[in-house]
Amino acid sequence: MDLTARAAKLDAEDPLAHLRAEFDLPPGTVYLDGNSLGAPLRRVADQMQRVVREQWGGRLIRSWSEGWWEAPRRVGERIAPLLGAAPGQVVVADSTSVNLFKALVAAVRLAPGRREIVVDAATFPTDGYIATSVAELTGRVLRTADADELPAVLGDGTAVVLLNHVDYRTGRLHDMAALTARVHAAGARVVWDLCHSVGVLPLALDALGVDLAVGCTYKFLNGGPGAPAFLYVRRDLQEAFDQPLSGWGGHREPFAMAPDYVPAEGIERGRCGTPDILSLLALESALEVWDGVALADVRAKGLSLTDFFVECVTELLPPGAVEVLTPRDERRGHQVSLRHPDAEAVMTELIAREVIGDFRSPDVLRFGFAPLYVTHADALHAARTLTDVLEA
Ligand SMILES: Cc1ncc(COP(=O)(O)O)c(C=O)c1O
Ligand SMILES: Nc1c(O)cccc1C(=O)C[C@H](N)C(=O)O
Repeated sequence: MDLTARAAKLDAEDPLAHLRAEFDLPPGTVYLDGNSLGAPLRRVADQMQRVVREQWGGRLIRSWSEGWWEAPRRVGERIAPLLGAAPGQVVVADSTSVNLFKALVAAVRLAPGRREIVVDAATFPTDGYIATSVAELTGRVLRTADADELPAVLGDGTAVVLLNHVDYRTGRLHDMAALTARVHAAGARVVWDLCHSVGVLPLALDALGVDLAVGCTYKFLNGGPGAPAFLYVRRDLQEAFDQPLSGWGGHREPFAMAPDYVPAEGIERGRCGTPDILSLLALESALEVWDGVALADVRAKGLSLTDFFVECVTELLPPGAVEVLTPRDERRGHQVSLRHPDAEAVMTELIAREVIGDFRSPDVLRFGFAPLYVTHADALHAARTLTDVLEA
């Protein structure tokens, strides 16, 4: 069967195919950057009209007591099933960077005698920057280590280990079960950055005993540009979770306006200031698309799309034209990273031809495959366009 027929067959068999119509994508564009900014759900534009007109406009400040103030927790409960988390452990607030700061400081405070913060060497930069700052502020030492070398690095001086579940550059997926167990065996806490894995594969934070986790909602969760991030704090750690940004939003009785800070009892203590309501409610609306969607189907389709894209690239391009950086086995997220010496110019030309991926310095072409709206036909079209660009 040729590639066109294979794409058609795979798309015809896709149990998630009906979901593409829920998204507002420009016709003729192949969008392979949902791992950086997810596409808009059609329902979000309508919901935002209602929120602005009826809630903000119609109810004015009364809306704060009609569902706005509780939204960080309520939206967190919608994300929890995607994380394998029971209720009461996820709050949506601030950015991933800010939540990393809260989680790392809190983790250090949980282990007063331990001197080291460990970060995986390939981390997304913001994680490394924040960890550096946390180490300086708390008088700890920062160590970087390859995730494969963790056992040699961990010890009774390790306070916390910050790991990216999926490597943003290569798409490599780390073994959360094994690494969490290793960190715990050293008596340390783990913070997982789930930016590139939430909405990609079934997660099991509770079952694996993960301590803390953070993640973006504007990628595979399609919350919209700058949508607030989530913070997971395992229930039994919440009472001791002493996060440093003691804003009134995390206070036990924010509207008592008391002079002293007393943290809220549960996950709400992860909050800080006034929630970003418009973004939060856009995210809440976007999350409705997950109702009835099985993450196992999402995972299977993501693997199928990425496999098929690599197959197309391998068949259409001359041997050696690009190097596939993403692992070929299942230890990967839903992106394909290709190395090419002129990656930046190549991506510029692909985007000019309406195939939108992204470029990561110095030489990586990155293609994200969001299973809710990308098709195998898109993957084939992208591979053909890449072939044309490289031939030109
Ligand atoms: C792994 C990872 N962590 C963190 C971030 C960024 O977080 P923030 O929302 O604070 O910009 C990103 C993407 O920008 C990311 O890919
Ligand atoms: N958050 C982003 C932004 O505000 C602008 C451009 C890109 C982003 C991204 O999300 C980058 C992304 N985290 C990455 O994996 O490279």
